[in-house]
Amino acid sequence: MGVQREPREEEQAGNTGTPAGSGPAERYGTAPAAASGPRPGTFTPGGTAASGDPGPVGGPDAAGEQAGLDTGALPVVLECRDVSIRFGGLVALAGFNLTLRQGELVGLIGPNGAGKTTVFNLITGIYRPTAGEIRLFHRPIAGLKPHRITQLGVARTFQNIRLFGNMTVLDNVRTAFHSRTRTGVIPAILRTRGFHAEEQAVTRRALELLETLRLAHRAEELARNLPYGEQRRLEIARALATGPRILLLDEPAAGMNPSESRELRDLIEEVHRRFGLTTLLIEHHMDVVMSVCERVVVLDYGRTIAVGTPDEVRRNPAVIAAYLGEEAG
Ligand SMILES: Nc1ncnc2c1ncn2[C@@H]1O[C@H](COP(=O)(O)OP(=O)(O)OP(=O)(O)O)[C@@H](O)[C@H]1O
Repeated sequence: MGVQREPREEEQAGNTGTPAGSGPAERYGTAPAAASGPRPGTFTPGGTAASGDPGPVGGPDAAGEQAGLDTGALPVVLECRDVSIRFGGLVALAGFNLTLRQGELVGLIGPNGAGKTTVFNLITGIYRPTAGEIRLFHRPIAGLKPHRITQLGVARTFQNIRLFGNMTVLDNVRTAFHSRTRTGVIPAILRTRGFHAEEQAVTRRALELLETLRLAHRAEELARNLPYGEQRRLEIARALATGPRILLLDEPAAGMNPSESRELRDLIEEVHRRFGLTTLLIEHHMDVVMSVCERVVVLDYGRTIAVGTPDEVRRNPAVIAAYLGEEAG
């Protein structure tokens, strides 16, 4: 069961009522540094290093350049410039560059421990970079608390599902909406007319979101009683309730069977389009990433080893080697 305990303030990605699991420091505090040697993954290469066609995507240098250089015309919404973070002796992310333009749906992949969730924790202000800069809508986020970053329009889901298990599905979404409603404590206590009108609007919009996420029929059930796949969809509903412009999805298909992950893939595309989002997707299910993302960034041991279209990345020897634990070429 992925339902977690009540939230802790320091790791709420904003005042979203985001239920917290064990905090990043707690989760990773005793985690070993990325293991050396072969690491199994679920990546299925579309070619092999021996095919002699590495595609247009180069090694780390070329990848870093491509990640940073984006000549598209749409406005830039997120930039990571030479971002690094270390934990003691472990460099979890090194010189990470990423430019996301409005409306892009970009995949972030890599073997276990590559640094993917660390990127999300940096963008949402849970971690501070050791070096480099992150800009949201051209504004540096250095020093901003996670709830401010949520208010700027960034929402995320978590690898380990974070829901209020003892609350109904509807209330889980309603609490997330409250991060952007304006009624203060006094009207809530006095139950003013304004408070009631706002509550009704929140309920209506929460139900609409549940409809979109195909969860309306579950509205009155306790979140903890939902099957795993539906809990993941509920997390996305909660993220959308904060009114994001940028959505960070951390392994939304984890634990899903093939038909559930196909359904989720369609849902991600629909939500991305319908809400006019810019989406960054971490996912180990390669069929999901490769079919919905226009561009894929590949990390390994904290370094960007490739950036390109799904086809380019699939054929890239460095990527194949990272997943198979082999030497490139
Ligand atoms: N707070 C922390 N303290 C110590 N080490 C950390 C911390 N956060 C992340 N790490 C380490 O940084 C590395 C990258 O971790 P991260 O969770 O970003 O990997 P990931 O690519 O998301 O992996 P997975 O696919 O397994 O979720 C790992 O070695 C991890 O143990």
